[in-house]
Amino acid sequence: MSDGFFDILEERRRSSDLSHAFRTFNPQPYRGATPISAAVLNRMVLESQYLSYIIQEIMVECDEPHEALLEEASALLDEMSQNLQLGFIRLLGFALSKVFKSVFSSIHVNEDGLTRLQQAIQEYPVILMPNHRSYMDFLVLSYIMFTYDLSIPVIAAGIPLMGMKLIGEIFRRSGAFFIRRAIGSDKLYWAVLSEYVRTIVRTGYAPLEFYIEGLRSRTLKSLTPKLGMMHMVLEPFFKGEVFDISLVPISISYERVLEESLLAHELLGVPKPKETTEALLKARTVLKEDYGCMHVCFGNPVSVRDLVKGKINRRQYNLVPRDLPMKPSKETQEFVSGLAHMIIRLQERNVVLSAWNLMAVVLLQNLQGIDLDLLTHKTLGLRRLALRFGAHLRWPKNVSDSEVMSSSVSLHHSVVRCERGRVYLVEEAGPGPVTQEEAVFRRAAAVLMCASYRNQAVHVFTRPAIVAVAMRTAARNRTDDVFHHFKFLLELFSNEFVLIPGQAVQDFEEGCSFLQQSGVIGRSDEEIYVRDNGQETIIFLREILQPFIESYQVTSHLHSCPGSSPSPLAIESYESLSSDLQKNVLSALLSMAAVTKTKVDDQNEIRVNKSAVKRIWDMLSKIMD
Ligand SMILES: CCCCCCCCCCCCCCCC(=O)SCCNC(=O)CCNC(=O)[C@H](O)C(C)(C)COP(=O)(O)OP(=O)(O)OC[C@H]1O[C@@H](n2cnc3c(N)ncnc32)[C@H](O)[C@@H]1OP(=O)(O)O
Ligand SMILES: O=C(CO)COP(=O)(O)O
Repeated sequence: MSDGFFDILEERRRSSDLSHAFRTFNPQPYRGATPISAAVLNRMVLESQYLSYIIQEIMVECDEPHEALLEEASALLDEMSQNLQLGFIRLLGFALSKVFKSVFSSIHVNEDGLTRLQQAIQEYPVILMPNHRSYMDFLVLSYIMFTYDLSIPVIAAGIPLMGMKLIGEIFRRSGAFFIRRAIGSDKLYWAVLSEYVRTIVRTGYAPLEFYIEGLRSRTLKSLTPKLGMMHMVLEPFFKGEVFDISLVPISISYERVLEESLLAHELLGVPKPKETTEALLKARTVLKEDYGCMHVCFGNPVSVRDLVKGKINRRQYNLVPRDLPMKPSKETQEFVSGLAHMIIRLQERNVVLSAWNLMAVVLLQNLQGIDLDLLTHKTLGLRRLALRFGAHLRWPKNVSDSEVMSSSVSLHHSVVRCERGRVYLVEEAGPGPVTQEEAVFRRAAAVLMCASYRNQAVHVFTRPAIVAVAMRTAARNRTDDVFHHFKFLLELFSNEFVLIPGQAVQDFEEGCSFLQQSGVIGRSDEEIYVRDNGQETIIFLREILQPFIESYQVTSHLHSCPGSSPSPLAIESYESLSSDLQKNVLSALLSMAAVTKTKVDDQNEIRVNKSAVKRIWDMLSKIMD
C-alpha cells in the first residue's frame, strides 16, 4: 500500500497456512543476549542476591523460616513463568491464520515500523508497548512477529487467563507469563515478579511485551497508565546493567472490535464473563461476523537513555549495591510516570481512524437520528478537520464517499441502521414487554457502543476542544483567562483523557495552534478570538466534549447530594451511566480535594466537600448554559 501499510493477510489468502506455520523461523536476537532456557531463567531469579535479600528481610519481619519462604518463592515462580516453545507458536500460528482470515478483511502493518523494530531488537533490550482494546491484540502481535522472523515476545498476562483449561497452558508455552491482580503489599510476590521481569530485560532473553493500560479499555479510549511494570523494566537501565532500553509504542486500531457489545455491557455493570475455555468455545459465534480491517502501527523506538538525560541523576544508583532493593526517588517516579503517559500519547498519535469513527462523532450529536446525506456532509467536514489536526485516516481510495458511508453502516449493523435515508442507533431487541428501566439500559448500551467508536478518535480533538470550551467560560478573550479555564478542565479530565502531567502549557499551545492553522481562531499577543468563519467549528468541537461535561455535571451533582434525583438534565446523558466515567469523576474529585477518601475499620469512606463540589458543578453549568 502507498501509505506504508501492507496487508499481511494478502499472502495468507494466496498460500498454504501449513507452510506458513512450519516455515524456517530464523530471528536475529539481541546481540547482547545470553541464550538461556526458561528453566535457567527461573533458576537465575530464584538464586538472585536480590531475592535472597528480600527473603532475609521477610524472615526477620514475619519470623518465617528461610526454607518455607524459598519454597513459596519457587511456587510463585512456577505459577508465573512462561515456557516459550516454538512448536506452540507454530500450532497457534496455523489456527490463527484461519481465524484472522475469517474475521478480518485485512490486517495492515507498517513496513518501516517492522524494519525499525528488527534493528532495535538487535541493539538493546526491547519493550513492546501496545494499546489494549481486544483479546485479539496479543494474538495478532505475536503472529506478526512470527510471520516477519522477529523474536517472539514474552508477555505479561493477567492471571485469569492462566486458569483457562488447556488454553492457559498453550498461552504459557507461547510466551505468556502470568501476574496476579491487585498485588497489594505482598512483599515476596513483588520481589519475585520484579526480579523475573528485570532478569528478562537484563539478559535480553526476548522482547518483553506488556499492556501499560493494565486491561482492555472498555471505552476504547486510552486509559491512564499503570506504573508497576514500567518501573520494573526500566530498573536495569537506571542501575547501569544495560546500556539502553528501547520502548516501542504500538498502536492497534480496529474498524470493528470483537468485544464491542460485551464491553458496553460491562460499562453498565454487567459482569465480565469469566475467562474459561467453555466460554471461549461458546463465544465462537462471533467468528462468523465481519470485523472489517485492522491496523497495527509499530512506532519509533524510544531510547530511554536519550530521554533520561537531565531528568535523573543516575549516580544515586551507584550508592547502593545493584542487588539490593532501592525505593525509586521522587524524580525517578516523576520520570517513569511522564514516560508512561508519553508512550500512551505516542500510541494515540499512530492510531488509524476509519470513516466510522468520524460518523460516530456526528451520530452522538444526533441521538434522535440523522439523514444519511447530512451525516455524509458532516462526516466529510470532520474528515478535513481531523486531517488538519494530524489524524491518520484510512479512507478507501477509488470508492465514492456515499459507498464509504453505506459500507460503514452495514459493517456496524450492530450499532446503526439506515431506514428511509435516515440513520438511527440500534437498540437490542428482547422478548416480552420492556420496563422503563430496561428501555433506559438498552438505549444506554446503544449509546455507549457508539460512543466507544467516537472515543477511538477523541484524542485527535481533545486539546482544541478543551480550548474551545475554555474560550466560552473565560470572562474575557484574554489568553491568560482562557488558559486558566483550560487548566481547570485539564485537571477535571485528567483521568478521562491521557494528559502528560505538568504539560498544560504544551497542551494549550498544541490546541491553539491546531485551531489557528485551521483558521478557526486568531491570536494577538494577549488575546484569543474566534474568526468569523470559525464559529461553526468551535461549536462542533464543544459538542464533542458535551457528553463528558454533561456526565461530569450529573455525577458531581450526585456526589454532592447523594440520594437526590439526577435532575432532568440526566435524561439524555446516557454516558454518565458508564462505570468508567463514574470512576474517572471520582478520581478527579479526589485529586481536586472536592472529595476525600479515608480508611475506617478497613473500609474506604468517602467524604464530600459540598462547597468544593458545588464550585465544580457551577463551572460546568456555566459551560452548559
Ligand atoms: C504465531 C502466533 C503466536 C500467538 C501467540 C499467543 C500469545 C499468547 C500470550 C497470551 C498473553 C496474554 C496477554 C494479555 C494481556 C493482559 O493480560 S493485560 C493485563 C496484565 N498486564 C498488566 O497489567 C501490565 C500493566 N500493569 C502493571 O504494570 C501493574 O502495575 C502491576 C504490575 C500488574 C501491578 O498492578 P497492581 O497490583 O494493580 O498495582 P499498581 O496499581 O500498579 O500498584 C499498587 C501499589 O503497589 C506499589 N508497588 C509498585 N511496585 C512495587 C514494588 N516493586 N514493590 C512493592 N510495591 C510496589 C505501588 O506503588 C502502588 O502503591 P499505591 O500507589 O497504591 O500506594
Ligand atoms: O487484559 C486482559 C487480557 O487481555 C485482562 O483484563 P480484562 O479482561 O479486564 O481486559
